[in-house]
Amino acid sequence: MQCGYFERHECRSCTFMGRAYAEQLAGKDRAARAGLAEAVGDSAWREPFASRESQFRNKAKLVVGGTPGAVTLGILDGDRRGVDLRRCGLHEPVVAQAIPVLADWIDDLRLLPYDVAKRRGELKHVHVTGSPAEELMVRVVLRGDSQAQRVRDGLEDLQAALPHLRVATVNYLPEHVALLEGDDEEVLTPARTLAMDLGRLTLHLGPRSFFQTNTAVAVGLYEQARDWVAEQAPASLLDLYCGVGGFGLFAATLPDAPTVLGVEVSADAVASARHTAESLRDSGTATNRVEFRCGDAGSELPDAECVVVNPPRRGVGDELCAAIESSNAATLIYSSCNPTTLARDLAELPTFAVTDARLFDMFPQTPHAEVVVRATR
Ligand SMILES: C[S@@+](CC[C@H](N)C(=O)[O-])C[C@H]1O[C@@H](n2cnc3c(N)ncnc32)[C@H](O)[C@@H]1O
Repeated sequence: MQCGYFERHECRSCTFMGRAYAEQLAGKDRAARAGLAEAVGDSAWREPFASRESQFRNKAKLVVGGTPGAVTLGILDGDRRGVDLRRCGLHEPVVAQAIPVLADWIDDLRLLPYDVAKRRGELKHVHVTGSPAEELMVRVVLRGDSQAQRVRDGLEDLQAALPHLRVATVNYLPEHVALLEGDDEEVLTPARTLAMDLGRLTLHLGPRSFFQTNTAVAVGLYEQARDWVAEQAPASLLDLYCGVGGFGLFAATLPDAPTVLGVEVSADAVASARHTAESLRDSGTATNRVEFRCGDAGSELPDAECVVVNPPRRGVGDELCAAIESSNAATLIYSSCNPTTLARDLAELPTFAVTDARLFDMFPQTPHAEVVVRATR
C-alpha cells in the first residue's frame, strides 16, 4: 500500500507503510514468536490471521483543526496545527466517504475548531464508526455547550447528506487534556446503538464502548476463541475486560454453551453487552445464563471453568494473575494487543501451559497486532 500523506511526511503513524503486506505479516508473526518464546513453544503457533491491508478500520477518530469554514479532519502536527487526513486509506469505504461530508457540514455550521495551543475554540474531535451494514455512528466532541445547539440544529442536514447515519451524538470534553472523549454524551438520534452484524450475532455498540478497530479480524478472533471454548466444553466462562461482550457472547451461541459472566469497567459497554444478550435470548440464539457486570476485573474473581481475558495494553497484572493461578479455572484464553505484557503475565501463571497461539493482524501497516493464546493446566 502507498500513502501520499506518509510520503509527504504529513502523517507517519503507519510505520510499515510501503512494505509488502505478506512481509509485514510474516515479520509480526516472527516478532510475536520471539517475544513469547519463554511461554509459547513452536508447536503451539497457528497460521497468522491476515487482514485486508487497506480499508479495514471501522472507525476514524479525527482531530479537528483549521478555521471556521475551512476545517481539517485528521491529526495535529508538531506545532499543534491541524493536518487534514480525509483521504486516509485505512478506513472502511463507508467511513472514508463520510469524512469529507462531515467536513463540509462542519464548515457550513461554522463550528469553531479547538485550538490546542491557545486553549480556545469548541470543536475538538469527530469520531465516525461504520458497521458491516454500512450504517454510521457520528460523535461530535465539543468543549462545552456554546455551539451544541448548532450541531442539534444541523442534524437534519447531516442525515440528508449521510442517509445511513444511525446514531449521532455530542460528547463533551471540557478539560484541556489529551483525551479523545469526555464522560458526558448527548444522543441526538432516536437510535442509541449501532448494530454490528458479525455473522453469527449482532453486537449493539453504544457511543462510549470500546470495539475492536478491524471488524473482519475481530470476527476471526471471536470465532477462534469460540472454537477453543467448544473444544474445552466448560460449564462456565468468565469474560474479563469484556467490552461490549464479543468473546462471551460468541461463546454463548455454542450448542453446549457455558454460562457466561462478563466484567467490564465501562458502564456504557456493559449496557451494550446486556442489550446484545437480551436480543440473543429473545431470538433463542443464546439460551443459557449470560450476565454482564460493571466493575474492576481485578477486584474479585468469580469462579469459572474457563477464563477469557482481553485487557488493555498494560496487561492483567500480578494480582489478577495470582487470583487466576489460585482459582479452579481449567482453561485460560488470553487475547492481548501487547506481547510484552502478555509474556510478563504468562510468566506469572506457571500452572498454565500454552497449547495454542495465533496472531491476528488487527492493525496492518503498523508493528502492532493482537495475539491470542489458549492455556490449560
Ligand atoms: C482491549 S479492550 C477489550 C474489549 C472486548 N474484550 C472486546 O473484544 O471488544 C479492553 C477493555 O477493558 C476495559 N477495562 C479497562 N480496565 C478495566 C478494569 N480494570 N476492569 C474491567 N475492565 C477494564 C476497557 O474499558 C475495554 O473495554
